[in-house]
Amino acid sequence: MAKPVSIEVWNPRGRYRVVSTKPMPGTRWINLLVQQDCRLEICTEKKTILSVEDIIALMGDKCDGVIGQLTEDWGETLFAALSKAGGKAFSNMAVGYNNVDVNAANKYGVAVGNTPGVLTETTAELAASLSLAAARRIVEADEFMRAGLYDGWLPNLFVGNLLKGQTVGVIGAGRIGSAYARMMVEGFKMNLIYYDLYQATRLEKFVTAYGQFLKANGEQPVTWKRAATMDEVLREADVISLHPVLDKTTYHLINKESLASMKKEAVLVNCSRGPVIDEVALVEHLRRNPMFRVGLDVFEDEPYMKPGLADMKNAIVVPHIASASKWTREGMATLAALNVLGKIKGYPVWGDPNRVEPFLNENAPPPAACPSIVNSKALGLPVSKL
Ligand SMILES: NC(=O)c1ccc[n+]([C@@H]2O[C@H](COP(=O)([O-])OP(=O)(O)OC[C@H]3O[C@@H](n4cnc5c(N)ncnc54)[C@H](O)[C@@H]3O)[C@@H](O)[C@H]2O)c1
Ligand SMILES: O=C(O)[C@H](O)CO
Repeated sequence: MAKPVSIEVWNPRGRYRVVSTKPMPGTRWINLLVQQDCRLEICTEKKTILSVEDIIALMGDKCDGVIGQLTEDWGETLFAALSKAGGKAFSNMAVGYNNVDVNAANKYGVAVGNTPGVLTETTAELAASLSLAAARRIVEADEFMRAGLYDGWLPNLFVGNLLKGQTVGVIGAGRIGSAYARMMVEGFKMNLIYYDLYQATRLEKFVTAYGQFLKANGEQPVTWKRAATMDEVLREADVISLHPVLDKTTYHLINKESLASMKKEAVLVNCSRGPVIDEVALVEHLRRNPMFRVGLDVFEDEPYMKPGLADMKNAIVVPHIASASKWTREGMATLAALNVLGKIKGYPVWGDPNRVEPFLNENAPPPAACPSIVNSKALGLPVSKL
């Protein structure tokens, strides 16, 4: 489209012009912007992924801030255009911001927001769901039932993997990786092995305490290990879930060689970003190892899948829905809107972007701060004392 034709406008007389490239769940984010004198324009164009040209047309000559999506290419061109339109802030409605060139934003003095914390448990729950679905072959079995193929119980029908007492491996034990690890350890009494650049002290303490609790109750205690290399996790774990950020160090972290070092019957889950896995190598590995299973929420060339992936019975594929619970998506919209609003109003940056609950309380006004600005240090933004 040359110029978006379909736009919903809220508070036409508002002083600050804020653009959202997509309609987002809930109404709180809209109300918060409108109450603070923003004219909000929401692009309601039917096209799923907006191009750089589409967004430039949306921003127009005067735009104070933009709420955008992880599918958009926020690089030099868009930040130059936003800055020219007088804009001070952009926020992704996502925690991941690998679609954003933060250096370009710094160059134009534009604050870049993201939405951590509110999606941690929801995303970890989907990773846990995919782990279970893959281990117990739930999708294959469902398809079999619907195809009318079930003609009675059989000892060998859809035999999968037991999780209890097995080892769960986590690559990237940050917010989501740690939440996932706790679910698998506590829920299924799995032992933990993890790899991260940093020590996950709270996670280690949790597993230690849970192990002691189990022991005191006469059960086999769970254990944890921080692996010195990612390879150690790949070799030892029965279920491996990927939760790192996507950057140069994690691109194709899982490739032909790393897949070969995993157990033949392992389960691999990816709810981080598609390019963390070399998907062509994965398809080949799935083909050669029918008992190896994957659960994928994200894809290397999203929204596309590499040839052959859709035909693999040992792959479960869902369309990037890991954060898709109502509470989380409404919360993400709120945090993204407050990042943009806070910068427009000159508010300081919230001290701890992992502790965003005060912004999500629907019964109280949010703190006068930007919940999470990833380039706050580079821009020298003040930190809230609240
Ligand atoms: N599928 C989805 O819908 C969905 C939802 C939320 C987040 N995500 C993705 O998950 C990512 C993680 O989110 P988070 O909130 O847990 O972030 P986080 O920053 O808390 O955790 C990321 C962890 O990865 C680690 N890491 C970085 N480089 C690494 C490397 N080379 N090897 C091993 N570990 C490394 C970091 O040290 C950190 O602990 C996001 O960046 C986003 O891309 C996807
Ligand atoms: O990074 C993110 O937040 C996800 O991919 C969407 O929730």
